[in-house]
Amino acid sequence: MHPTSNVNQRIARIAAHLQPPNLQMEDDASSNLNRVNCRAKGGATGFKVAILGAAGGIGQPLGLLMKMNPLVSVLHLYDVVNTPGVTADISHMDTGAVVRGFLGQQQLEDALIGMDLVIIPAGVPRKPGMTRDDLFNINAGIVKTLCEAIAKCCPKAIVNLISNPVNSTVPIAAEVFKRAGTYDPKRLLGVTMLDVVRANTFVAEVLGLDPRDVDVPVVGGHAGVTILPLLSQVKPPCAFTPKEIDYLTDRIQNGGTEVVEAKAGAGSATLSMAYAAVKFADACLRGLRGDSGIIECAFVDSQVTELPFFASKVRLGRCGVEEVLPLGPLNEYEREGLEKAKKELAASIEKGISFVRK
Ligand SMILES: NC(=O)c1ccc[n+]([C@@H]2O[C@H](COP(=O)([O-])OP(=O)(O)OC[C@H]3O[C@@H](n4cnc5c(N)ncnc54)[C@H](O)[C@@H]3O)[C@@H](O)[C@H]2O)c1
Ligand SMILES: O=C(O)C[C@H](O)C(=O)O
Repeated sequence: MHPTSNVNQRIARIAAHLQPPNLQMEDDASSNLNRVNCRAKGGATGFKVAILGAAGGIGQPLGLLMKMNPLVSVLHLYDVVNTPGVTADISHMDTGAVVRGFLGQQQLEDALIGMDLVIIPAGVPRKPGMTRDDLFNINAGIVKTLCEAIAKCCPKAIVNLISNPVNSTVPIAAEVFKRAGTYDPKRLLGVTMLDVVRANTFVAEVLGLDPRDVDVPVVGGHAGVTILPLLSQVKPPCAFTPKEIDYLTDRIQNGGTEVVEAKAGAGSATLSMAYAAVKFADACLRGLRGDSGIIECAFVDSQVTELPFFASKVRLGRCGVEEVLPLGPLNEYEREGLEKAKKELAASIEKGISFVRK
């Protein structure tokens, strides 16, 4: 073969690798793109996961960590800005999942078709001085629109909802799905895992243990007093002084605010949240795969209290939430905390429901 044609072949091979990885391209005639598309379609067996809000502070590290998850075969990254760059970047990681980017409302449905799990960190974060409820006016509409598309394109997908205020956005999602006739309470989970992650960390510090060996149930909801750590049920079993209980309860309930203040206007927790979201998504995927004994805390449709939604331990399985576990025995301090939590939760849940019903 002539040396020049060898060089041309090498250049063509290199060019193929330099094609942008946003695979929402129509031109299948190009053999280079065909090669990329074929590989994408024939990716390793596993679950198809979409992240909505994938270019954000949580979305980017969440995308990176989901690309590393061996249970994921296809990863769709959707946002209203910047997905081409984030997709190009993450797609270069030499892990199994095939990554595709989707930009803007007109590509939302394509991002969702065929998904097994949809993770939603879309929406604005807090600045110092704000409550999570102050985000309602912007985030309620975003969550509603995204859930309408989920109901249409992947009604059987498990939904992990991160956008705040979770105590209201989960009821909003449920109402949207009810309206569409697709509501399955087992498949809608508000992500409260960061509260558990923080509780494990802070309790481990006090006890002088490795946080990986600590398990703290956190129930109720995801804002201020609705975040209720059950310190009487910590594993391994241990006793705290009243001072330690006050300190730990306050720190766990205000962990989000601690980060918002430290970031001083540059947003809220993103890295620890991405870690928590991936831990939770991985538990959901292991449940979908059929693994047994997967128990995590989440804010779900619930009959554990008189409220329609409540965070507690749930058992995850092939259909999502297979069982909502009871709270177990509470001490006096926790019973008082529960009453305060329920009062605030009731109002936040009602606010979410009326937003869709109005
Ligand atoms: N559940 C929790 O424990 C928890 C923890 C941390 C943050 N949060 C919440 O998560 C949300 C995101 O936080 P962040 O720090 O990543 O914010 P961010 O502003 O960095 O990112 C949000 C992303 O959402 C995108 N977005 C906005 N509207 C959208 C739409 N209609 N469709 C798709 N994407 C859209 C933005 O373009 C942006 O890329 C906030 O509401 C925050 O309060 C929840
Ligand atoms: O505190 C926030 O606003 C973000 C999140 O809910 C958190 O708990 O870190």
